[in-house]
Amino acid sequence: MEGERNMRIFVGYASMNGHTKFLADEIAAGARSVTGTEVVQKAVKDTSPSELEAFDAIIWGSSGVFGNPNPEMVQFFVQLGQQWFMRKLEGKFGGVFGTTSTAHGGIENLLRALAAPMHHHGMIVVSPPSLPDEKHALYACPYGIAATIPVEASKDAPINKPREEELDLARHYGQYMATLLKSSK
Ligand SMILES: Cc1cc2nc3c(=O)[nH]c(=O)nc-3n(C[C@H](O)[C@H](O)[C@H](O)COP(=O)(O)O)c2cc1C
Repeated sequence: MEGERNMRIFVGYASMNGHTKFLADEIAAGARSVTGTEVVQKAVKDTSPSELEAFDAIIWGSSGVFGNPNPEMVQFFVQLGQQWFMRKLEGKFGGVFGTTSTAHGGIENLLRALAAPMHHHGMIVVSPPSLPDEKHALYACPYGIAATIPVEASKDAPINKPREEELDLARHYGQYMATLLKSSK
């Protein structure tokens, strides 16, 4: 419709060696596939807090460091005091993603910790859709988009990627977020 503005989605990540960035790429691709959606994908270390204010949805993610978001992501969170105080992120849609190297190494704790600041900002945290099909059920997580990626065998080995099922779920989540956002406006 004439005069309608695009929905804007921010996908931010903190990634030590690029594992988590694979999920960011897929979520961004899924969101971009929905007409009328503008997506900005950036490392949070290159993002200024006030940039977030221009988006309708914010999806952020990081690797797990001893069960918690990695320090680069935490460093970003502590810069958001002004946005919290001025209620700049209130009512925006939010979502999270994360990676660890082991299936039971704290991924759910990581995702919940990534979502906690969103609740403080008064955001609307969008859960991944429930009831995935049989192929994807083993890799789906109710708290966000997750991938467990084994550590590379050596320093020179090519970087390990998330499984196809994990990438599918990430792409689908991006698409889901964009569709939901569009239908809510
Ligand atoms: C200091 C440190 C702590 C980590 N802690 C955990 C952990 O608690 N559980 C786990 O499964 N993996 C842990 N990992 C592995 C990373 O979470 C995993 O390799 C992740 O995919 C890295 O993603 P990135 O390259 O995007 O940073 C740790 C890695 C480092 C360097």
